[in-house]
Amino acid sequence: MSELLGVAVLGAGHMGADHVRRLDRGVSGARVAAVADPDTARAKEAAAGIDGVTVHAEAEAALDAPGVEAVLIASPGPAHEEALLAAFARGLPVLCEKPMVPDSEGALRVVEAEARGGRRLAQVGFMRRYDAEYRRLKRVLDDGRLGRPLMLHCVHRNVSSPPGFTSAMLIDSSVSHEIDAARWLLGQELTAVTVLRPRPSGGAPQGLLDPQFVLFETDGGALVDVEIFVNCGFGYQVRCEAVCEHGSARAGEDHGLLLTTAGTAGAEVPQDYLVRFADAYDREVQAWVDATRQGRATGPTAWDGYAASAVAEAGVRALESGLRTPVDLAPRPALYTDTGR
Ligand SMILES: NC(=O)C1=CN([C@@H]2O[C@H](COP(=O)(O)OP(=O)(O)OC[C@H]3O[C@@H](n4cnc5c(N)ncnc54)[C@H](O)[C@@H]3O)[C@@H](O)[C@H]2O)C=CC1
Ligand SMILES: O=C1[C@@H](O)[C@H](O)[C@@H](O)[C@H](O)[C@H]1O
Repeated sequence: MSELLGVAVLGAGHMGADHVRRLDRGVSGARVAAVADPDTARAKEAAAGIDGVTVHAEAEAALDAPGVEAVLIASPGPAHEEALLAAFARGLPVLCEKPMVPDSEGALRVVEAEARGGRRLAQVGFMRRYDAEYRRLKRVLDDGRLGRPLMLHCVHRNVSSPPGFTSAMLIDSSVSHEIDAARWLLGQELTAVTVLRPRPSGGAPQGLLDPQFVLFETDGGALVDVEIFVNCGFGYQVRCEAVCEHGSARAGEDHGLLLTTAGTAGAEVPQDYLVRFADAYDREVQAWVDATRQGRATGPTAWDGYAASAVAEAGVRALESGLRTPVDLAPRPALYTDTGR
């Protein structure tokens, strides 16, 4: 391995360009060796000013470029399976943005391919696990001082959804974060989903079922509810309150700077995830770089990526049918028995 881990970044859109900047200037121990995007103008713009980087239209050409030792996948979800399998075939470690693979069959093929190789190569980009407040919440739940968790109440609001965002994506793109966070915080599997929806907001694009109210049951007898509202118009808000037998703990309470002016006082509300979770993305990518340079893997596994997709898929079926829908999980390969959850 070189002194600086040479990374190929696939996809140079919102997340990809941000990760290129982070690898180049935000974390230590890595350099951007290649950037790929079918929109080569975007790839060139993201790579501008970086020494020794090559730019490609095809993802596989970037994987084979000089100096590439690891891959960060930030292309749209449907492109992830092909990229992950191509990286595994070359023995390259991967950090893959969520959802790992949106459909559970494809996600399972990725799990099986990694398990066949006998060692972990993939980390999935569920960055909430690296957010300071979520980590404190996890520690409080794990040390047992609050007793057994009974319920998680979660709120996930975006100012607006990008073009082409569908009603299913509220669950398989947005709520996928709460699915992973709930599995991780509780150390339990989600076993059934019910989705209710109020009359859509007037602020939502025509035909989009926004907001939605998603209720999960777990194999440990807990309940997890999620308000997902992706066109709320007023701020990026992500909260999670755990209610336990002896107390509650809440993460994400907008306790930033308090501004007082013209007779009113108020807190600033971030407008998007790149601001709210900036520190979490930094810690996530640093953890991946450090582990990869030490020849190991860390963080959310391909199994966690698969489980999130299987739960989300049940959620999308529940949205369509209006019915409580059980989650069907495949047997977990031995490679993932120690999940670190
Ligand atoms: N962790 C988080 O909080 C967030 C994660 N994401 C995830 O990041 C990924 C990318 O999302 P955005 O950057 O918002 O999308 P985007 O649409 O801004 O950018 C995607 C880019 O990938 C390129 N692309 C398309 N097919 C490709 C391929 N086969 N190989 C390489 N590049 C390809 C597109 O031309 C585009 O430039 C998605 O998986 C999304 O779910 C997105 C937002 C936040
Ligand atoms: O991952 C993300 C987006 O893809 C998704 O569309 C948003 O709803 C989330 O807040 C963001 O973190």
